[in-house]
Amino acid sequence: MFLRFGKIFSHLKSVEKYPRTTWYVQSCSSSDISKERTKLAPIQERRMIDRFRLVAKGGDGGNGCESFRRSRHARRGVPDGGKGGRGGDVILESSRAVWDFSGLQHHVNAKRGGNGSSKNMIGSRGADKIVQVPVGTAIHLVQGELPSTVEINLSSTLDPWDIPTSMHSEHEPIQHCSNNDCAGSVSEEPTNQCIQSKTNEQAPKLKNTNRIKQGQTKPYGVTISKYNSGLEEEVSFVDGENECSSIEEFKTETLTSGSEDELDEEVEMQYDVAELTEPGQRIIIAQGGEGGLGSVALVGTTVSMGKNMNIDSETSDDDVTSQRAGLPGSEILLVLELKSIADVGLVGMPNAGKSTLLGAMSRAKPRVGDYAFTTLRPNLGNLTYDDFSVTVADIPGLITGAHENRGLGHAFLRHIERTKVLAYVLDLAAALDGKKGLPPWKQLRDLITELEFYSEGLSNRPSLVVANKIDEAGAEDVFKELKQRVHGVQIFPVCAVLQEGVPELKAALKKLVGGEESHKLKLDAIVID
Ligand SMILES: Nc1nc2c(ncn2[C@@H]2O[C@H](COP(=O)(O)OP(=O)(O)OP(=O)(O)O)[C@@H](O)[C@H]2O)c(=O)[nH]1
Repeated sequence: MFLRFGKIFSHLKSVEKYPRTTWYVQSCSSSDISKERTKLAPIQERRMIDRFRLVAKGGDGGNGCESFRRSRHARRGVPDGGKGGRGGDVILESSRAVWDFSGLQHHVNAKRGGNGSSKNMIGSRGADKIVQVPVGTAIHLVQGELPSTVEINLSSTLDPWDIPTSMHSEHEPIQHCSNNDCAGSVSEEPTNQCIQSKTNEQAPKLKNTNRIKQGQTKPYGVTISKYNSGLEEEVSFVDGENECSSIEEFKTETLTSGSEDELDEEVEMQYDVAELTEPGQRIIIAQGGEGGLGSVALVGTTVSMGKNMNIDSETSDDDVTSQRAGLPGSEILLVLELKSIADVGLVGMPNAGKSTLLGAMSRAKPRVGDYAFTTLRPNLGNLTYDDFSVTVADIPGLITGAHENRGLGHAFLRHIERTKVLAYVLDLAAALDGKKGLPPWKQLRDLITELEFYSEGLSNRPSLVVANKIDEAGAEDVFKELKQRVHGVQIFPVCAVLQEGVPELKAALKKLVGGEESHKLKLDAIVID
């Protein structure tokens, strides 16, 4: 009884002793949480990483086991050493759960296979490493074997209506993961497509892109073997002035050399070797090495100490040791690039009202501000019709010289590549009341020029013009002049803030996306003084 009282008393004392501390801790932790909450910027404010350099290495194969079971009847021993396990693969999987590459690591290695053991036990298979990437990821190959591309569709050559739905061609059936091949951490979902890698020889020939010509050496970059010829020679690594002696040196130089912007120092690479355009698609980018042979498989070869019964004098100990060692996993250096997939791309100068318009047309809640470059990443919204749904992407504002990396640069122009329809959002009031902006027809000319500078033919897709801010004083007259100066496409007067003209615009977008209409905007259809 006395003891119990003593315990309670001492407990009370301890509570009394630290009452303030306890309260302090509580209040401190809650304020910390609120501080942290405020510190966490909304997703739109965070810098989007839509280009990423990745070095992937498949797991090495496990070593085979040298083991002999001796018995009264087999004094020299019967081989019973198992084979080493296969190394794990590095797999890219497209997922809607990730928006950009900010969660990725530059180096990804799959696990090594387990060593074989006696009693003919095969080593365990190394676990695969699955890297989740956003839907719309394009893969460019810098060094290594081509990842498992089966169909190569360069975005620049894509028909705008023909957004690739799968990466496999009719000629090449997809090899789905079998239990043996894709064990480890890979979940066996029936919808997931797992496509095996191909060797250089099997790879289809690549076309040149208009940005980098094949075989062209850039001042900063790496020249790798010509893929078209399938030859592996002529490899040199150039990093600025210095020539790097190995790919490792090049990789460490490039990976440690600061920001993602430096990726713009274009390296010689194979563009768009594969694209992940649907959620759940998988591609093996680095394969695990095969396990080494165990003594069971090595019967007939010389083994050390003359333990084997059949001695073949031609096979040396070194050969056997090398056969027993697991093979290294393949290694690859890639550049991943994100290209949003949307039916409609809203293109316009900063502050034209693209985000406001997206919010007016859909349930999206993009950030709106009366300053340029409020939008730092493409926002997606969904327009729902009775029988139809259209995805709209609000692309960050473009300015003159964007293709030369001015403003937010050309980083976002690539997001336009995969849109079917372009909606040019113009600010009718940009040059009114002494504002320093451009009149809408000049905005239009500059926008088309930027798109074409970035990639020829980028503006050559069904388009319409949104003449925004019609509510502003004097905007009606500007709109009339715009209609006289721009021909060949529909022009919609809209007040995005008040949602005026939005239903008509939505109906027109539906027709363009559905293919009922296909007006295209040409540079020579714009009259400028
Ligand atoms: N008067 C008027 N103002 C508008 C209209 N639409 C947008 N604005 C204003 O224009 C400013 C810019 O709007 P945003 O939607 O952020 O423009 P944005 O094109 O997305 O801008 P960036 O993010 O820089 O590309 C905001 O202050 C909006 O309130 C409109 O129809 N009428």
